[in-house]
Formats: sequence, C-alpha cells, structure tokens
Amino acid sequence: MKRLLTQARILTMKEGESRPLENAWLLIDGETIAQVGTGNPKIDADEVIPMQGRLLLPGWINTHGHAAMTLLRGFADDLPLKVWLEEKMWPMEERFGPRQVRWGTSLAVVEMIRGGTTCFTDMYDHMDEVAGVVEQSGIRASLCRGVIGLGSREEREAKRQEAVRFVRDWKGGAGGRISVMMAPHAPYTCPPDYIEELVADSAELGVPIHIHMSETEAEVEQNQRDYHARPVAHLLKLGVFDRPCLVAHGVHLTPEEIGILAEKDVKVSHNPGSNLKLGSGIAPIPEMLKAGIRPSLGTDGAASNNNLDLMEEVRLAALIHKGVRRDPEAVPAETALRMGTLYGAEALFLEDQIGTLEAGKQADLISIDVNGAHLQPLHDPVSHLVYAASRDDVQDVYVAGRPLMRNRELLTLDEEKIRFEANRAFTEVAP
Ligand SMILES: CSC[C@H]1O[C@@H](n2cnc3c(O)ncnc32)[C@H](O)[C@@H]1O
Ligand SMILES: [Zn+2]
Repeated sequence: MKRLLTQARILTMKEGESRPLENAWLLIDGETIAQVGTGNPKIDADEVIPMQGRLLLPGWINTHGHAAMTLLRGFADDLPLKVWLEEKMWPMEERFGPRQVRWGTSLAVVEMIRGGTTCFTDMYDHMDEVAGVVEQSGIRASLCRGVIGLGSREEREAKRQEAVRFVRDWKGGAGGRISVMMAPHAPYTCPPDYIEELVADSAELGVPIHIHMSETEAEVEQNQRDYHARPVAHLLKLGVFDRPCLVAHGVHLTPEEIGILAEKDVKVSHNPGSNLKLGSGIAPIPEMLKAGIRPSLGTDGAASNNNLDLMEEVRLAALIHKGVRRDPEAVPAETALRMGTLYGAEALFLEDQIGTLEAGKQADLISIDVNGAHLQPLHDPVSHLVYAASRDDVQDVYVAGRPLMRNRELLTLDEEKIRFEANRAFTEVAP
C-alpha cells in the first residue's frame, strides 16, 4: 500500500535540518518512508492525503514509563518518592493482576496516541498483557519486565526467569514493533549480585539494560551507606555500563559522573514532570549536553506525572533549565524537540529505524494542525511546537505506515470500552 501525504510542512528532524520543508510531500510504502520531497510529486499512490495547514514531524518517543499506572493517577499525590512508592504504590501494585495491567495500559496507549506518541517504553509486571495491547493498538514500544530483588532467593530467581522468558518471547514481536530490554528496577531494590546476574542475561540475550538511577538525594545517600559508593560508581563496577544501557532520571549527578556516563555512552531518560512533582530535583541536562550526552524524554508513570503527554515534557525540558540557571539558552527549543524525537530513538537503540523522517526509516509520524489561533502567525514552527502548541493539536498519528489516528479519530482502539474497563479494573482492586 502506497500513501502520499501532500502539501504539508515537514520537519524531518534530520541532523542539520532545523526548518520545515514548505509545500512538501512524503511517500509511505508499506511500513516505511519511501521518499520525502517538495513541490508537486509525480507519483502514483493508492491513497493521496492532502495535508494543508498541517505540520508533519516524527512521532514523540517516550523513553521511560509504567503504563498501567494510569489506574493510580491521582491516587497518591504530593509525597516524596520513597513514601509514595513504599506506602502507596507498591501495596496497590501487589493487588494488580493481568486485568489491571491490560486495561491500565490500554488507557495509557489511548492517551499516548492521542498526544502523538508513536513509541513508548514500559517497565512493569504482567508484561505479556502490555505486549498484547501493543500488538492490538499498532503502537511501537520498548518493553521490559521490571524486577525488584528485595524478596527471597526463590522469588528473585522466579522474577529473573520471567524477565528472560519475556525477552525471548517478544524480541522483535508485533511485526518488529516491539523491542525488549532487561530491567533491574534500581540499585536500591536490587542487590549487587542480582544486578550482575541481570547484566549477564542482557549480554546473553543481546538486549539493553534499563534502570532507574540517581533519582533522589536520599537514593544516593542510601547507596553510599549500603555500598560505599554513589549509584554511578556502583553500577559501573557491576558492569551495567558495559552493556547498552538506558538510565531513567539521573537527577543527582556530579560532573565526574556525567563524564563517566558520556564516556560509556550511557543513554539518559530525562523525566522533568515526574521529578518536579515528586520533589526529586532537576537533572543537570545542560551539563549532560555539554558533555556530549543526548538526553531523551520520558513521562514516568501517570501516578507521578500525572499525564503521559510527551509534548509537555518537551516544553518542560525547554523551560525549567532556563529558569533555574537564569539562562534562556540553557536548552534551546530545537534541542528539546530532538530530545523528544531523535534522541529518544537513540536512547532505545532504534535510531536506524525511527526518530527522523527520511527515506528508509519506519513511517512513524504525526501531524499537527497549525491553524489554531494560538499558533498564529506561524513565524517559526519549531518555536510554536515547543512553546505554544499542545497535544490537542495532534491530528494524525502513523506507526509503521499504518494510521492509528486520523483527524483525532482513533482507528485501532475502542476508547469508550477502554475507559469503562479501566475504571472497572481499578474498582476490582480498590482498597
Ligand atoms: C518493578 S516494575 C516498575 C516499578 O517502578 C515503580 N516506579 C514508578 N515510578 C517510579 C519512580 O519514579 N522511581 C522508581 N520507581 C518507580 C513502579 O511503581 C513499579 O513498582
Ligand atoms: Zn519510573
């Protein structure tokens, strides 16, 4: 099937291209982008879709989250991470079964597609359910069974085996839309020998590692007490950074630690909304950028954010560092856009497939209606995307060449049913 999108503005997000192509077109052939050009295309296609007044760009890539936590949105707010996790989230998650994960994740995917996210990362439990939702919805995802190693040896081993089994079953699943990782939850929930086992698994399976790291000051202090090292040195010693690795947060980092992460090519998922709400702090993104790290963006779960709006994270990333540094150049708009697109693809080791609009890549793209009063005059589409537009301006969403939303109508998911079932699934476990 060939689809030709015409008369659009196209922001390719390719390195060195920061202005949109005017009166541009993009040809989708099956799953991939066949060609991008300007003017009048003389090309045969099965469907020609005029895109006047629309800006096309790569879909947003959310590099950290826990999708099913939509069921816990607003359940416990205004608490620090440790209390929030130990007293509120974990007791509720213990009650979660496959149904809660299926419907919580479905709700999350509705929200993400509506907001223009074409690829999300999920670290959770009951991951076969998550993979099922990805299959059905048509979205792309990087999935991992998050393991917490605080229980008995038998419990630990069972979780590890399940994580390994999940990787084997779903690597390249959903027609290649699912990629997988191994995920020790955090240095404070996984003993060192357990992390080493998971590192060995990741090497044997040929998949990256995803882990929460240096999220709060309390975590760093606890790591020093327990292991006489800060989290970065600790994970370095355990071999985590000898594997392709994506760390979530990286809020409390010294200049030396940033240097280590850069040298080891560790990928970082910056989650400004969640870090602000939990009062964890603000990650040193300008320093990371200076060191050559290309940070990506994540929402974290909806219980700590409290939405899954990657466009909001792009905006926060562009704004908060300016504010705390009193430096309007701290994170320029264009950099923030790259964090939400190309750097996200790099964080998930998928840059050969997604992250920019260019021939040969997967056709994961979104369109933004730029006719709204809040986007006039259209001096600079990059500026408007970051500082003025919102998720409600997203009109169309394509993943692997397939439309998942057109003119804001969802095409693969029954939103009304999902809203109903998600509420029912929560009621089944409500305290
Ligand atoms: C073992 S599955 C993932 C696990 O992570 C928990 N979680 C959610 N948000 C955060 C966060 O900001 N830091 C650390 N852990 C987090 C979630 O509740 C699941 O239990
Ligand atoms: Zn998280």
